[in-house]
Amino acid sequence: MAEHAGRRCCLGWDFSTQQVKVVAVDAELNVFYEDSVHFDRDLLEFGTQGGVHVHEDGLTVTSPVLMWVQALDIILEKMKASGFDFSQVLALSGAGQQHGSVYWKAGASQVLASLSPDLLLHEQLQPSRTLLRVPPSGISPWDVMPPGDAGKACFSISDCPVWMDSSTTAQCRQLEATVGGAQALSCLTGSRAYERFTGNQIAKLYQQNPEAYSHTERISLVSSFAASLFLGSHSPIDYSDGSGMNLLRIQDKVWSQACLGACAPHLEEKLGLPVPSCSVVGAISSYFVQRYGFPPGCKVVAFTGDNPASLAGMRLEEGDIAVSLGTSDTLFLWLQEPTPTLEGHIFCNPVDPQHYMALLCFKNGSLMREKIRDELASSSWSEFSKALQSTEMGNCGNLGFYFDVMEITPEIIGRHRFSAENHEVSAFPWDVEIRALIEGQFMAKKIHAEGLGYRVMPKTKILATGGASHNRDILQVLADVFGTPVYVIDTANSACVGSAYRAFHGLAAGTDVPFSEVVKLAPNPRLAAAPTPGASQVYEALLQRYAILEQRILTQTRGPPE
Ligand SMILES: Nc1ncnc2c1ncn2[C@@H]1O[C@H](COP(=O)(O)OP(=O)(O)O)[C@@H](O)[C@H]1O
Ligand SMILES: O=C(CO)[C@@H](O)[C@H](O)COP(=O)(O)O
Repeated sequence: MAEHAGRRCCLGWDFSTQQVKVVAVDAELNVFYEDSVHFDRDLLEFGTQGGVHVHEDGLTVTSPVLMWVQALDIILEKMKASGFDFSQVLALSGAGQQHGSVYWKAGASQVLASLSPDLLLHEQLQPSRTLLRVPPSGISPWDVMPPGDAGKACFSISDCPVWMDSSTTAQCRQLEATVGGAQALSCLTGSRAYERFTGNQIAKLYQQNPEAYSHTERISLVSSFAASLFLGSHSPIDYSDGSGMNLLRIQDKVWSQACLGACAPHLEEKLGLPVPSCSVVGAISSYFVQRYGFPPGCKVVAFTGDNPASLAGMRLEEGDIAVSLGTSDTLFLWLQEPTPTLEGHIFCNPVDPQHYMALLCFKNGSLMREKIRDELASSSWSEFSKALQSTEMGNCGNLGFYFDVMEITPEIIGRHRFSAENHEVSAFPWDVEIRALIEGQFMAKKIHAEGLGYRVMPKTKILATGGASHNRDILQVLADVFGTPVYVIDTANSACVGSAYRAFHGLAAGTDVPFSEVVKLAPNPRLAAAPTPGASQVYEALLQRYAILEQRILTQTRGPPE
């Protein structure tokens, strides 16, 4: 019998950009099972790169909805094959990459409610498409779907817009104009209009493909879509992930009628009512009971965004700062009161309904680091690390900006390098380039966090997570630039762990137990890097120069500020 048999537990899922991951956490809050399915490697037939398809316009970015369903099938079958005892699962919750949206076609709810345990999920949700596993080269599997079979599908569109999409500028301007400008929208929904935010994506779909929109019975976020699979019915959107849509009034937590009206007709009925993030949204569907042996009473706690789930997983406290180094880099903080501005986002807090979280998102995160690693460090993280070890803090004054795709914070594209004398140069030696990339990424985070009002205090700690938090040399630069110790938790999958913690919280929430009480026995974060003596002096001057140069590039690319 496998060692993970017979332990009462909660499951935490994460449907992130590049993979689906799961952890099992026992009643003592120990993680005893972890698994993942990587889209590019394990689901080759979908032909994604970094989990997505970038379209010809360079702005539209989508992921196939069936890839996510198939990844869930694979991971559940792997768990079953390993002897995982599903009968011990008390509750589950999960996370999804934020902002992405799934369009359920009319009739989908009947299919979800009557799934046969003899078949895999993907075979039932889009039956016609599974006939072709490996398409002939150059042909998308969707292009060869027999037209008559389209009616059996559960989804109005097979390729879902995801957070990397930046094709909705027109819809953003339209939404801001409707509610009285960018700041007014931010005060209402926590953010000015952002291209990836779901309301703007829905508006684009409605304008460009009204037929698909009208055939849609329900619109889910990636998080509530994944919850729906487990529930066997449409799951509501939770307040925290719902804050990433430019549609939810973050103070009173209801949809803004003005924003809904600006995006598309009949939208409220397609979204359903949003719910508090710690809600139990139902019991697991009979499909999972019969096929995998989950207990019929296993509770499904509302799924949320991957960053909110990470906040829960790292047990972030007020004053701490979280830095997630996943596909995207994000930085987030716990907030008592919302302070919406024109940069960054305010989301409803996923573990305390009275509070909020602030978030900054940087699109050029791990994929940019991977590109420079492949160009200059023989595709090896250990070679990449050698460059960080062999160069000095402050990089002898050399500074760089590396944005191969249009950055979100701030809106800059391209690679820009500056010598110590502020002269733009076309190249750096390989090791200087690598340090310039990492120092630049973390200086941007500090400068923009300070723009949100964040200040490093003597007891501030940074909690790091995401794939790149495995790299101690990267974390050392983070500690040095911020002048703050960096801590990690045992797994870099904090969104999964946070989801399992939230499932335990959901089980206890009937008794109004605070989240902090439920997770008080969880292992404490470990120190991963402490600032090098003298780091603050080195970076003080460099941070000022970085901010001035960033402004210079912005002015060159979009003209002087109004
Ligand atoms: N040792 C390492 N050093 C730097 N980056 C790493 C290392 N190991 C993994 N990564 C990065 O982690 C990224 C994946 O992070 P992850 O948090 O799992 O992403 P997501 O949750 O968005 O799918 C990869 O794209 C890879 O670049
Ligand atoms: O757009 C955002 C946050 O606003 C991204 O952080 C997505 O939530 C994707 O997350 P990862 O897959 O990179 O963790």
